[in-house]
Amino acid sequence: MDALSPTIKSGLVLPPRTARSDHALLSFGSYKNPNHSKRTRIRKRIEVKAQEGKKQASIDFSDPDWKSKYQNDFEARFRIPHLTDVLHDAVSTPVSSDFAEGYPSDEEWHGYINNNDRVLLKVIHYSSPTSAGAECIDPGWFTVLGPRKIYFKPEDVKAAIVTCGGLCPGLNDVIRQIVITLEIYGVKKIVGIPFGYRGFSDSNLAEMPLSRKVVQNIHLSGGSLLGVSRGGPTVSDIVDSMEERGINMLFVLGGNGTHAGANAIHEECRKRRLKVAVVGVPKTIDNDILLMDKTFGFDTAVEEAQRAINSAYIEAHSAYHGIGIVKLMGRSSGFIAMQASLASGQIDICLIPEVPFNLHGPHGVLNHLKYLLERKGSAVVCVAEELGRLDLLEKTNATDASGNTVLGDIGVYIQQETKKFFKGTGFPADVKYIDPTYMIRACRANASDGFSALFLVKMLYLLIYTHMFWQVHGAFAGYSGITVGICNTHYVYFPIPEVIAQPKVVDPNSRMWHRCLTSTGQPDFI
Ligand SMILES: Nc1ncnc2c1ncn2[C@@H]1O[C@H](COP(=O)(O)OP(=O)(O)O)[C@@H](O)[C@H]1O
Ligand SMILES: O=P(O)(O)OC[C@H]1O[C@](O)(COP(=O)(O)O)[C@@H](O)[C@@H]1O
Ligand SMILES: [Mg+2]
Repeated sequence: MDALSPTIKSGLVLPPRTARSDHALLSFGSYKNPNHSKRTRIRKRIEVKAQEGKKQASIDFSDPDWKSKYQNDFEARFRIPHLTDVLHDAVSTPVSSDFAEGYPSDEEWHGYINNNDRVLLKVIHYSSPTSAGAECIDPGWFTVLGPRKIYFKPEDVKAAIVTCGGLCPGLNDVIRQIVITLEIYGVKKIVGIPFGYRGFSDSNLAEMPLSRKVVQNIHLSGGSLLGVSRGGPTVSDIVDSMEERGINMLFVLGGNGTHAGANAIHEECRKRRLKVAVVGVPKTIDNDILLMDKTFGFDTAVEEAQRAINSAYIEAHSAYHGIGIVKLMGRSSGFIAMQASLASGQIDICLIPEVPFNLHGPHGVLNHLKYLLERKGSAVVCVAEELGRLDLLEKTNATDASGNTVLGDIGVYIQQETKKFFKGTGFPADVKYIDPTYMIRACRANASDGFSALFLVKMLYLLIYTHMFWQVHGAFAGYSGITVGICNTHYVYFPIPEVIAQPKVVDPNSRMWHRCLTSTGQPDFI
């Protein structure tokens, strides 16, 4: 089998852009869940849910050219935009003068990354199409990051950094490393745009000059030095403001909404034929960006969530028939709830939006809670925020300033229903509810999330192996409309539209979710 050999199911494959196939890449082996037959039903429903409204690509395997067509399509989708696409006369400067022609030869070792070096998206060789996870064909590779030709002279650069959306542990670490690395490149004009995109239009908000001195210790606290916000000016107003300020390098830290904005800014700059590099840094505590192994902030969130879960456990355990309910973040997906439940080992029931459940009825959550109280005297439930979208809750149609649906509070709802249920049955239960969202989001990044950033300062020569530095490379190298992330443990560039096509979600057939079920011991609630 070569790298592109398909694992075919009924002649059709899921396209690599679906969240399902993304996760399928990470799950392998042949774990057999005892509740598998029931789960198959759930699985079908989930597959339908996961595919709703998404562009489905099908491949005609009877076409002898399917492979090259597929590869061409993939190449086109994952080609990373470059300034020279529209500015044909943009000239480059070599990063080092050590090489003839300004760029190292491929013939001998030189320590530089070649433009054609790639990271494989899929690293598992499936022996058969029926192997667990073998549901997509190999979607190919991404570009590796690294030192290369630069299209911006440091003295001509005015770089701006903006942080948008909700808080996420690690924002300050990233701001700090971008500033430090820009200074290492020799950039003198570095500014922060205050309070997200709003800072481009609000005349009361002055841009913040940034330097190593200013950012030296900011990683020691959570939040964002620059402030964050949702909503803000139109893309056209943002680009007008960038032109007025002379910003030609923009680093945008944010989630899927922010990246949609970054891509639109990049497109607008292209339309105006501006020599501007717009580079995203994925900030999503929810870990809901496609194709990336993990985004910063997520580890810290899982770790901090342990404290809330432990408190809920202690409260529940110390009360007569105590029930602790913890609601964890995740606007579109249950990653935090799943991993925190798994890591804590203290959760009896984990509810995530990707897996349907009934609250009431003989197989519902409430009946199981009663069983747990009878059997072991207490129980702890972890529920993902996104379940607030369920029909269970009254719809308000409210949206926040960015246009995100404002979710009902599923934690409060489950708490109330639990109280009602036990009151109705006459069975005593003491229900406690914890929502640690803002305590988690405001935390300083833990060692894992902050490591690569902090590492930079001490080990400058290892900079090329770190996330943030490479992301600065991307801008200097003339790429725009790109973002960076870890794919199969390597740092690579992605074209923005591919990673925000839809939110990444938990695969209910993945080993991780099955492990979570094994850890909680919960049945299917349907
Ligand atoms: N489709 C879009 N096009 C342009 N800007 C967007 C888009 N979606 C969101 N934004 C802007 O991105 C910023 C952050 O978006 P938001 O959804 O709140 O957070 P996040 O980036 O963390 O998902 C907001 O200022 C919002 O106005
Ligand atoms: O109260 P806020 O600021 O609207 O934030 C709530 C949202 O922020 C998050 O923690 C992160 O969301 P973003 O990635 O969009 O910033 C979500 O899990 C949650 O729904
Ligand atoms: Mg978002």
